[in-house]
Amino acid sequence: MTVTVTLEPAGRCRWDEPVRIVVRGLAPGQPVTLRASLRDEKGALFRAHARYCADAAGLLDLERAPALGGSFTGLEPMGLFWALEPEKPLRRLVKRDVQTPFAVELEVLDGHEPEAQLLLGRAVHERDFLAPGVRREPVRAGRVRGTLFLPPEPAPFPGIVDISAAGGGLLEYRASLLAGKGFGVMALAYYNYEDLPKSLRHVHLEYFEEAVNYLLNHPQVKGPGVGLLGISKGGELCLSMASFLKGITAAVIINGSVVNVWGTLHYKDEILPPVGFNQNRIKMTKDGFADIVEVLNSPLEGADQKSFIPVERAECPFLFLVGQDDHNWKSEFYANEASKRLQAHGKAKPQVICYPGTGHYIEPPYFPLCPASLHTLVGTPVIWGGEPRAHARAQTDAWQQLQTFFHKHLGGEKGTILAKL
Ligand SMILES: CCCCCCCCCCCCCCCCCC(=O)SCCNC(=O)CCNC(=O)[C@H](O)C(C)(C)COP(=O)(O)OP(=O)(O)OC[C@H]1O[C@@H](n2cnc3c(N)ncnc32)[C@H](O)[C@@H]1OP(=O)(O)O
Repeated sequence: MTVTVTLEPAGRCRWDEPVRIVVRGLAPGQPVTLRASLRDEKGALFRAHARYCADAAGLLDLERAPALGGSFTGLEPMGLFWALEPEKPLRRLVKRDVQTPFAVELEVLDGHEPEAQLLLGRAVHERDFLAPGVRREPVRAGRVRGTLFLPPEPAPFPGIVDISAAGGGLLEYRASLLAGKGFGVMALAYYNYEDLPKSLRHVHLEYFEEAVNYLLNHPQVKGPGVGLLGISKGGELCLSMASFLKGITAAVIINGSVVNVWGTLHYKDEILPPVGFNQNRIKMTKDGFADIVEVLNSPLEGADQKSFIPVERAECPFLFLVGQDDHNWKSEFYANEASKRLQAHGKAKPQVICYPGTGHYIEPPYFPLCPASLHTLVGTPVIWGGEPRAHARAQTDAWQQLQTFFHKHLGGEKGTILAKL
């Protein structure tokens, strides 16, 4: 009997949606190894594998069969995706062109031996980043540089500004996936992109104010305010935007800092100096990567208090999503200090969700954990923290939490599929 690999739902699906992998036509109890592989747009190879045994009917259903070893163990229907590892170390899986899918090759190999296995069957599964009908509009309005994703639902829809980590350029994949949930989402570039500033040495919030106003004035975006979604430096910028700017209705901060880091922040006649740091607090791991989690000074002491972002001026609710094993900086400490500052000024207690074993890059579901990669500001590879399985769980939960938060505070049709854990 021929071995077949089928995916349910069949055909192309969104990267953030679960898929059921079923292998049929095996011998009863047959030991097999499943292998997943994909190449990013620069040709970097990412692979995962796991060992299984078919059931008495020669069927292998990853929603029912535990992995016996390999890249992961246990009942993990999506393990072959979130456990992908780069062939070359220090590569993070990112989608640069959201208009094309990632093609994931799934192979079924006979036996559990690590090599020279007979190929029994294979399938190529496409996972894309644009739901049917989602429109992608480059934004070149005034100084604003970004890309707006508009859902297929009838307008108007709530607007969200999505700001990624330091690194420059423009990563659109989170915004494109979120637009599939009924939001108009603008991925916003803010440095080292086209004619934007080349560095973060001086950040002027007026640029972000122009971006918020652009989105608010878009004919298909409904007010009275927009949501903000930011990760890492992007999360820190969202906190500053919510503190200084008008028109912000909700803000989700993923591993952001409540202190101004690296460059000087300017808004009208105010400035926030960058918090100090001490390179001597950089630790080196046994693999030779930098651990910078202790390098920044505390914003609660001395002159560094001037770098604390005045979140008490914000008028919007906050959701903080925190990786408790974040090694870029102390995200849990920052979320707790922001919460204390808000409450000390009579503001609502923000929602803070902390995820154990979770590192810095809390991405949409099923992105594999990146243990270490180049930190453009530090100029050397750093560890980001996290343990793959816990990090994967956190990504799936965080993705639902932020959608629920935005639907609650911004409105919009529930277009989300509740991804199973
Ligand atoms: C010991 C010395 C100490 C000095 C002083 C230290 C002071 C420390 C004080 C500050 C500490 C705290 C700072 C906190 C900063 C704010 C918080 C954050 O945002 S934290 C978040 C910080 N986040 C970051 O720093 C993000 C780092 N940036 C990236 O990961 C990439 O820019 C990208 C993947 C986002 C897009 O890449 P794209 O724009 O297309 O760029 P290109 O294709 O043109 O490649 C250029 C280079 O980028 C890389 N690289 C490229 N692709 C990948 C990849 N898939 N996967 C991995 N890496 C990748 C690769 O190296 C490549 O060079 P090469 O190998 O080609 O020679």
